[in-house]
Amino acid sequence: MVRFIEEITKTVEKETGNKSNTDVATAKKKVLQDLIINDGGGLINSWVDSMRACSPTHLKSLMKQSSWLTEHPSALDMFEEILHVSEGKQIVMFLDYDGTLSPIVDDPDRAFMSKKMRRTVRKLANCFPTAIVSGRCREKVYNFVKLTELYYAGSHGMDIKGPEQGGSKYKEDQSLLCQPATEFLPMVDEVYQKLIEKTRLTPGAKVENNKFCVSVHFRRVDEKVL
Ligand SMILES: O=P(O)(O)OC[C@H]1O[C@H](O[C@H]2O[C@H](CO)[C@@H](O)[C@H](O)[C@H]2O)[C@H](O)[C@@H](O)[C@@H]1O
Repeated sequence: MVRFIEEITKTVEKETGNKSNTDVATAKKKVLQDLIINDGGGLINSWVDSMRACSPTHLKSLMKQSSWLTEHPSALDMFEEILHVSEGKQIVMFLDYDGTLSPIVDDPDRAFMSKKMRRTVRKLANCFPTAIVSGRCREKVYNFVKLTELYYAGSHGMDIKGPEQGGSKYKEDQSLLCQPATEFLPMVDEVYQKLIEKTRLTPGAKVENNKFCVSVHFRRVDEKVL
């Protein structure tokens, strides 16, 4: 995927110097098209691996994989159609963090993004307004990514912030901050404390406070306990 995005952005840079808006749009589309073709299989494989690893039983997980892939065909198979309907429209990129921009790892605090991926996302944000949408707390995602020119939607969208002043060419959105669930913060904290207490005796369980939501990690819990 990284290779794909890099190829796309390189192509855009190469093809857009001194050209008209229409040419630039065409070049961007070409980059996206190339992106999809390059490493879609790798992405699907890592996704399938992570599904397998977090399922209570491997057998159940294997059955889910095949039906999921049948029921959710790749959008890349309809790329021409997507290009056609996007004609004259603004393309916006929404990216997940864990398992997409960073590899899935056992310790959520160590899900680091590679420098190469950071460079690629920066280039992508130069072509399209780009947002990272995550279940994590927004500040945590920002600390991993460290790109001021992006939109960040943390806590599954309960905490959205636009690019920092001067970090984006999309000036009208610079002051964006949306936190519609602030009144529930004390309740989320209470739930967090209760979950810590509930999982205290489960070896490997970890509770993560994501500000407007809470995650309970069971990746390192013995399958027999689940
Ligand atoms: O909605 P998402 O952005 O996909 O967030 C889902 C969870 O992502 C993180 O957990 C996942 O990645 C961890 C690091 O690779 C891994 O250890 C864990 O098993 C995965 O579920 C994040 O830590 C959670 O808070 C999010 O809910």
